[in-house]
Amino acid sequence: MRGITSAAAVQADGTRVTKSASVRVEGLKKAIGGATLLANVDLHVNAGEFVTLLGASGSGKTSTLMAIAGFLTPDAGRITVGDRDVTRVPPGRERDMGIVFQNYALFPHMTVAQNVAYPLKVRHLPRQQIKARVARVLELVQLTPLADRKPAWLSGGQQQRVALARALVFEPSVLLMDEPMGALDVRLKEELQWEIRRLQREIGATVIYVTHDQHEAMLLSDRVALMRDGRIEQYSTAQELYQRPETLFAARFLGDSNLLKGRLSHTAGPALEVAGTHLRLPAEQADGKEDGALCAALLRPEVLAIQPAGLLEEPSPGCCIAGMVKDLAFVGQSIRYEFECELMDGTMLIQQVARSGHTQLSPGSRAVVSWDPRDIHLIKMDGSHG
Ligand SMILES: Nc1ncnc2c1ncn2[C@@H]1O[C@H](COP(=O)(O)OP(=O)(O)OP(=O)(O)O)[C@@H](O)[C@H]1O
Repeated sequence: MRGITSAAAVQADGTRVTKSASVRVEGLKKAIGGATLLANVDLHVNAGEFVTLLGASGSGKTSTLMAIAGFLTPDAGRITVGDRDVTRVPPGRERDMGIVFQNYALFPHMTVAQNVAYPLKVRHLPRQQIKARVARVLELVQLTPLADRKPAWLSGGQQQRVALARALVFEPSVLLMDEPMGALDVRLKEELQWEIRRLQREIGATVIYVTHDQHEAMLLSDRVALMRDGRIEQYSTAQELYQRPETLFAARFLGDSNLLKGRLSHTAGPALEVAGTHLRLPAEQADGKEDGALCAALLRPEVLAIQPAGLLEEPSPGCCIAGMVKDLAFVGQSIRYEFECELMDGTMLIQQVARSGHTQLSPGSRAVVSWDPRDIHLIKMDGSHG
């Protein structure tokens, strides 16, 4: 369903649950008083795609979502859904978007079924059609047995599923979700994450989802838009964002990052000169970058191997560093080491290894950290990258 303007997810019985549409955001800007909410946001979401806006608090995720929903009028820019320009369309029916917020906003005096039926009632659908659609959507979110309960008698996760059903029932072309799991405990959150993932794949809805939780973003999304200061820093699959971040900010935002900064040298094969040590680079990483360019080599913890000093059979020049274990911690199934490099002004490398079959090192042990140069990702730094 990807790459097309709109698509319909059809049930086995021939009825449609939702019709997905693409969303295009171009040059979105918004300032209130002296504060810049949106500096310049560009985003294209394909029909049926699950896109997450990920970022720290205040980076502009909610503002972007509210502008798409129509609750925030942009100072500049354009929002298109399918081939409709909706920039100035008021929020609500004409906008044709389902919205799920962190606080479920259910009507406390209505039952689950009545809550879900509400958007259809205000659209004056015939009673029989309302009944059928509510039944189908409740089945989809696995709430049929609780149809007659009031929200006060539901768990947080169940309430959020009601909110989800209510947003889906009128078959919106786009589903917007703002931190819908924010108020749930970890176990419920995990459960609902898998459910939202299953549901979205099943019905083929276009989803734009806001979270500051990187694990949630990675689990759910086809693509992630990493936001920073009212702009999108990088827009790619979660895997690309993790393995090939374009900036130091992106590298640091997702997961643990070991960043070794130095200057590029092509003199004796491509290498990064870091405090007098030449780290070997794969040719394709160095290609197109000039000699002396300031770069950072990103090594994720899981690509590093750590061994007691002297054990490494053939220390490979340019892809290992000697030093000392500063600290270690047990983190469930793995051990996390902090390693102080000998040659690099105290640069600390973090390494995480599976516990089983690993010789345990202790703080103060001399050790060697090594890697395969192909696992290096090189980031070119300029003035704006700290
Ligand atoms: N009504 C407003 N008036 C002035 N500034 C605002 C207003 N709403 C938001 N801001 C500011 O705009 C910036 C972006 O806010 P926004 O809520 O979009 O960020 P966010 O990434 O969703 O953050 P959070 O994760 O905390 O919800 C923040 O610096 C915020 O303080």
